[in-house]
Amino acid sequence: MAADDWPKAVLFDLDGTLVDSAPDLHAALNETLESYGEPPFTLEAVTRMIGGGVPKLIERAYAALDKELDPAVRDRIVERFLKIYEPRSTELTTLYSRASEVTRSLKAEGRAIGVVTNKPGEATGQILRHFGLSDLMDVVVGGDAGPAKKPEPGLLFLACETLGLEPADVLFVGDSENDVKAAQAAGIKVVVVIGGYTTLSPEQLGADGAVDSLSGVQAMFEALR
Ligand SMILES: O=C(O)COP(=O)(O)O
Ligand SMILES: [Mg+2]
Repeated sequence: MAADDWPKAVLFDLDGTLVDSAPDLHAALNETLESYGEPPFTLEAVTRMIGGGVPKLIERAYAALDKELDPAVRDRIVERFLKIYEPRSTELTTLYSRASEVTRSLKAEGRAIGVVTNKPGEATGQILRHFGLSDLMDVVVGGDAGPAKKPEPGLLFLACETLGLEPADVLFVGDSENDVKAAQAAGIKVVVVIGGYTTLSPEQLGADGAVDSLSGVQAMFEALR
């Protein structure tokens, strides 16, 4: 592979990386909690609960309320949350600056692009369609695709398989510890966009690189090759 062919594909995390979905997740979580007679959380608090997928979001919310959930109850709450969230997953959600330009520019360079998120596939598809990114994607893997969610590497492996690429051909761009751990377990280089939904610093995250915004991703390629 010619040096500037790398990476052959750039995969992106969704929440906290391509889109700021926290306001819709916050609204849907509070509506869900209210229906069970529980108090609401601030946007700030919910933002820190995002990134592990919906079951984790529900678990973290109840843990913050000092309540233990058995898995069957959690699953019922997850179902109710999704009924509330899915029809309104694009009401308050915004695309991060340059997300459209950067993904289009990577495609124009002949690279494959994709999304690998812990968010369920249905809402992921709605959000990507809403922002006109759906047709651009060579692969979209949601948290309910089958393999265990990030920080496990399975969703990333599935994306690589779908693209017919080796992990070493790919770069992952994410915002959180789960993204870094999943990529490292998959043997995929990973860059974090600072300012996503983690409280950890880039050093604590231990990624191969960190950028202030998505527009810095392409400038990292040479250093990472
Ligand atoms: O927590 C979620 O639902 C999704 O988070 P991710 O897009 O950052 O993987
Ligand atoms: Mg994320």
